[in-house]
Amino acid sequence: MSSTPVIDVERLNLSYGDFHAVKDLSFQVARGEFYALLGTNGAGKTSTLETIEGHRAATSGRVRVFGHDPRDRALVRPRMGIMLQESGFSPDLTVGESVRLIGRLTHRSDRIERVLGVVDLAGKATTKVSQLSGGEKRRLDFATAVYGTPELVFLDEPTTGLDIQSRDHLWDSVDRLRDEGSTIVLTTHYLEEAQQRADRIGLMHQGSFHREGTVSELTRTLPSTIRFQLPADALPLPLPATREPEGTFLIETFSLQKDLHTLLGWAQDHAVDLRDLQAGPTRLDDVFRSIGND
Ligand SMILES: Nc1ncnc2c1ncn2[C@@H]1O[C@H](COP(=O)(O)OP(=O)(O)OP(=O)(O)O)[C@@H](O)[C@H]1O
Repeated sequence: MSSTPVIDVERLNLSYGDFHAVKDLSFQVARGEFYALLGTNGAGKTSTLETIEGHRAATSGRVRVFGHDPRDRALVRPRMGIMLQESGFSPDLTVGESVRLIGRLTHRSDRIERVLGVVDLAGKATTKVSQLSGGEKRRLDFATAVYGTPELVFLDEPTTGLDIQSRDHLWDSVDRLRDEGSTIVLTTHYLEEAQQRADRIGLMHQGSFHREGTVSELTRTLPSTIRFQLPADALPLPLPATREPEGTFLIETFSLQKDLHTLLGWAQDHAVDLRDLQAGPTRLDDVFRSIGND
């Protein structure tokens, strides 16, 4: 295993005319890592990724992919699979022809039948792209990430428009890519998907990182929560709680296990029914909501 990062971004700046979209951004992604680049709308994620993918020149700063300038496409492109928000396959091609085209464009080799199987379109090889459903088109887009098991895979909003079975199937396939050693870079607005899978997260806001780190590093500065409903005649609670507008009680805590134990013990001793009880770690959503508050 090489210690050279797969992606190395150093003080990247991107401007559109007078507008400074990405400001002095630095980060690295190690081989085999699952990195999620997340952020608010207009934060600069797409601009950053386009630069890493070799589609856009940096205004200043240095970007290296596998140790090379990503604009050196012959060296870098065959090693990366990019699932865009829309791949733009020609509607007149069949699914099989589209997958074959990926091979020609990327100069990677694979078996068409294998790729069709991975994206669950084996029965649609002779169907025209124009006749696919939205979810099936998205699965065909995913073939660009899977074909030839690239060393580096970009997934841009990969599960948009997919039903739950297709989502699970896609994430299983991503797990297999990881087992093969692929490095994954994900952008998504489905924060739970990133929270469950990413080794590290870069959370962008207005062109810079608001936070960067593992999920627990990002969430540890915010409390976990316990929510529940109480009968009208309930005794005073054993812990400080606030009342949310819809009547739910909320306990915010940095000692989730201990406080949950106290609350459940109290409910048991006094035969109190804690309705709709929910307890959980801080979610990335909460970190997002805190942007601009600190
Ligand atoms: N070609 C362009 N010309 C001028 N401004 C642009 C151009 N492309 C992007 N921008 C601006 O740069 C900023 C960053 O855009 P970018 O698309 O990188 O954000 P993003 O994080 O991907 O946003 P979203 O989550 O909304 O897709 C935005 O304010 C956007 O309006």
